[in-house]
Amino acid sequence: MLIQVEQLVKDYQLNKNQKGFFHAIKNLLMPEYQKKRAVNGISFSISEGEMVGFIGPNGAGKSTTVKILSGVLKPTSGKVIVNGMDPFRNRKKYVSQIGVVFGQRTQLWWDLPAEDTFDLLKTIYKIPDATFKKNMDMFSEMLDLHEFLHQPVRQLSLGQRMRADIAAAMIHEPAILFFDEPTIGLDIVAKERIREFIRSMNQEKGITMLFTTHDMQDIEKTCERMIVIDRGDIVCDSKVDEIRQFSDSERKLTVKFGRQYDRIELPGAQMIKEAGNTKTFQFRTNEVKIPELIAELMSRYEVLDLTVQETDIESIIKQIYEGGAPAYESVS
Ligand SMILES: Nc1ncnc2c1ncn2[C@@H]1O[C@H](COP(=O)(O)OP(=O)(O)OP(=O)(O)O)[C@@H](O)[C@H]1O
Repeated sequence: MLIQVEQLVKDYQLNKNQKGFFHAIKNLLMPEYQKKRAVNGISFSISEGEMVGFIGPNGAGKSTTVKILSGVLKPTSGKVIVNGMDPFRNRKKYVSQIGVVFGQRTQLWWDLPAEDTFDLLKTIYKIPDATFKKNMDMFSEMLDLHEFLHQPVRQLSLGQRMRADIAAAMIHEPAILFFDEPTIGLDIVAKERIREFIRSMNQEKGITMLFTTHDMQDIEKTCERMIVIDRGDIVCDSKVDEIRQFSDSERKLTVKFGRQYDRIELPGAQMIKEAGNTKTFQFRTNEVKIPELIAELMSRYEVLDLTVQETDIESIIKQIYEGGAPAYESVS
């Protein structure tokens, strides 16, 4: 395994600041802290060449995990081994083997042209001239960097800046890439371009990648596997195809009945919502066929109207976030 995480815990210390003059003095002299657990003993492993999406609602612990994996943060407890190294303890040697992109921040020098950062990285990583030129040519072509490399970074659009940031994270040819929301704030065309680039780097160069996102399209279009984290715990670790198959087979049936029924029994379907005489059922097409279900419904009850809806991957993920996790149990 290239990345191995076992029972990883990260607690943050929060200053218990209380209001008022007396408390302000007390806070200065005897600061009190409370513990905030961001990651709650998670374990997973990633093999060489895998591309894994790391998703979860706000505050789930994604960025914290990526920061630990990239050696920025020290874990409170647990074991993290990446490429045979402890990211935090072996930081100096480790950074040359990984690339990190934080969508919300940039590693480029803000007031200088982007090309100056690339020159600086060449020196820092001691990249030979030929390798540097080869990579710059490749990135310029694939990401159209030449359009704006001479402009100060602060003048770049978000999409241009992100393309330069991704190239900067890869200029030293790392074996592993960590992305924290690489498509955040980008328009659909810019997102697609970055996904395409990420995909080809994984497929052609075999770079192992883990990336966080809130955009399910990022995951569907680039990853084979996804890990869902919620409140510091992993709630799903599954192949994207399996989730897709599950969502392909799940349907919702909403029925408006002609009168009030105390009890409705529809074999193969479970009622999930009720509003007066309108009720919503959930069923799976590999367990019960739609025509049979509707025939059964019509023969038993007086029906005024009905609709059948598909469940997309986003809805399945929403169910997982909401703690139901029926998808996870069934999929796994
Ligand atoms: N430096 C910090 N000090 C204290 N608490 C923190 C710190 N950084 C993160 N946290 C807390 O840890 C929890 C996990 O945060 P984290 O940033 O890892 O979540 P996330 O999944 O990346 O969220 P988002 O999708 O909103 O970026 C949150 O409750 C957050 O408030």
